[in-house]
Amino acid sequence: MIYQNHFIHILRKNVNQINLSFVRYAKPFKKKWMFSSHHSSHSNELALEYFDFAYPLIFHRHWPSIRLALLSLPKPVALINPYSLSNKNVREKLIEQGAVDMLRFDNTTLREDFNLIREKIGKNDEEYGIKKLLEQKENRRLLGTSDLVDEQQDDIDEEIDEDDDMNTFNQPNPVKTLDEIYKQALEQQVQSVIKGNVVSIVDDDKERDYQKIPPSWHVYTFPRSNMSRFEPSKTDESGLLDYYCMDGACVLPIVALDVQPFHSVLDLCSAPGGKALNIFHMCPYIHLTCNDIDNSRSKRLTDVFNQMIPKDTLTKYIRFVKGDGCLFGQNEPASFDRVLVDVPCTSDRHSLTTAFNIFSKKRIQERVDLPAYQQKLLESAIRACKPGGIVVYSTCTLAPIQNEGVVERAIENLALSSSSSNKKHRKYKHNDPITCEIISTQSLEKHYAYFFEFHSKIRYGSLVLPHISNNFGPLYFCKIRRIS
Ligand SMILES: C[S@@+](CC[C@H](N)C(=O)[O-])C[C@H]1O[C@@H](n2cnc3c(N)ncnc32)[C@H](O)[C@@H]1O
Repeated sequence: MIYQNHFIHILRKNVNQINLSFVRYAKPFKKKWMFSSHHSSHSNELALEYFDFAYPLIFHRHWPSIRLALLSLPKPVALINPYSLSNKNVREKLIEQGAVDMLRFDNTTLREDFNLIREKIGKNDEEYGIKKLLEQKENRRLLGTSDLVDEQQDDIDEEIDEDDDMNTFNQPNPVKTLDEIYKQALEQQVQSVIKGNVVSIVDDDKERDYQKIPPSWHVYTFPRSNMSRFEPSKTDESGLLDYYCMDGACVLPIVALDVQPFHSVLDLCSAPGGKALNIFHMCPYIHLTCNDIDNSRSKRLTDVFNQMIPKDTLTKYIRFVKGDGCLFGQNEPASFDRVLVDVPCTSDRHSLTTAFNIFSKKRIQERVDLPAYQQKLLESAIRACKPGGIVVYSTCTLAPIQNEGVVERAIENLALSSSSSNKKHRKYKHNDPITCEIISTQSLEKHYAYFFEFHSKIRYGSLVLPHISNNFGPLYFCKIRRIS
C-alpha cells in the first residue's frame, strides 16, 4: 500500500515533451490518486524545462540517462520492521522472491572489480589513455554497471565514437543563439557555486567496516535491473506494519550519520519519517528527537511511527517536536551527538510528478529563497550539535547550489562568526565561534557502488544519480563534524 501508491505512469510523447497525466499525491498512508487525462500540470513542465536547461551543463552526456530515470518509476526498498511479529517470516519471503539485504550484500568480487575500475579512472588521472578507457567501459558493461564514471571520458568518447546516440542528444547549435548565451551565463554560475578550498576534508571513515550492521536494521531491495515490486505492507496481530517502503538512497545519509548506542540524536526536518525510522532501526538504544514545522506532515510522522514502533518503546526513546528548525540551535545548548538535517528542496523527482510544485510561477520567490533557507537550517543543525558530534546534511535535488553550495556557505558563515571584525556582517545571530570539517564519504560510496550511481564530480559529500538500472535518488548528502 505504502509505496506502490506512489508510482506514477508517465506518457512521453517524445524526448522533449512529456505528458504527465498522473498526479502523485504525496501522502504515503493514504490511498489517494488524482488522475487527470486532460491537464498536464504546467509546473511539471516548468520543472522539466528548467532541468533540461540547467542540468546538461552539470552532468553533460549523462543527463539523458538521468532524465530518463527521473521520468520513470522509482525503485523501492523495504525497511523491515524489527518490532513486527512477522519480521522473520517476511524476510524469508522477500529472500524467496529474490530480494537482497542491501546493508549486508556481500558480492565482494563484484564490488572489488567495480571499485578497481573506479579508482583507475580517478578524477585527477589526466594521463589515462583511450585504450584503457575502452577496456574499462567493456568491464563495466560486463559487470552490468553503468558508465557514470568520469567526465574525462566524455572528451575521449567524443573523439572515438561520433555516432554515439548520447552525443547527439544535445548537439550544439552552430549559430550562437540567445539561449546559448544564457546557457554560458548559467554555466558560469554553476561553476562558481563553490569555491572548493575553504572547507577542510578529512578521510576518517577510510577504515570503517561497513559490513558491521546492527541486527535490528534490514533493508531489502531487488538486484540491479530487477524491476519487481514489493507487495503492500501488512499489519501483524499487534497492529504493526511489517515493512516501510521508500527510496533506497535514503539509507545512505543514515549510514553516514553512524549513530552509536546512547547517543542523543536530532532529526531536524523529520516528516514523514522514513529517515528517522532508519535511524531508530540502525540503533534503537538512543534518544531520538524528531522535529518538523508543518502540522499535517508532523501528524503523518507520528502516524508512521505509531504503525512501526510499539507504544512503550516510542514513549521511552522518541520525542516529537513541532517547531522551526532554524531556531533550534539558538535557544537550546548544543546537546546532540548526531543531527540529521534533510532540508526542503526542489525535490527534483517529485517536482516532475506533482501538480503544484516549487517550479510553479506562484512559488518563484520561494524557490529563489530556498538555498538561503537551507543554509539557515544547516547552520541551526550545526549549532544544535555538540563539538565533536556529526551533522549530516541531505537533499533530494541534483542542483549544486542547494547541495555543496549550501554546505560551503554554512560552514564559512559559522566560521566567520568567530572573528569579531566580521560580526556586523554576520547573517544570523549566535554567540560562539563554530568550526567544522567535512568527513569524506568516498569509502561509503565504494562500499555501496553496486547499488548506486554516484556523481564523480562532487567535492563535498556524495550525490546519488538516478539510473534506470537501479532507479534510486537523486539524493545528496554531506557528513560534517563540528570541531568547536
Ligand atoms: C525533505 S522533507 C523531510 C523528509 C524526511 N526527512 C523523511 O525522510 O521522511 C523536508 C521537511 O522539512 C520540513 N521543514 C520545512 N521547513 C522547516 C523548518 N523551518 N523547520 C523544521 N522543519 C521544516 C517540511 O515540513 C518537510 O517535512
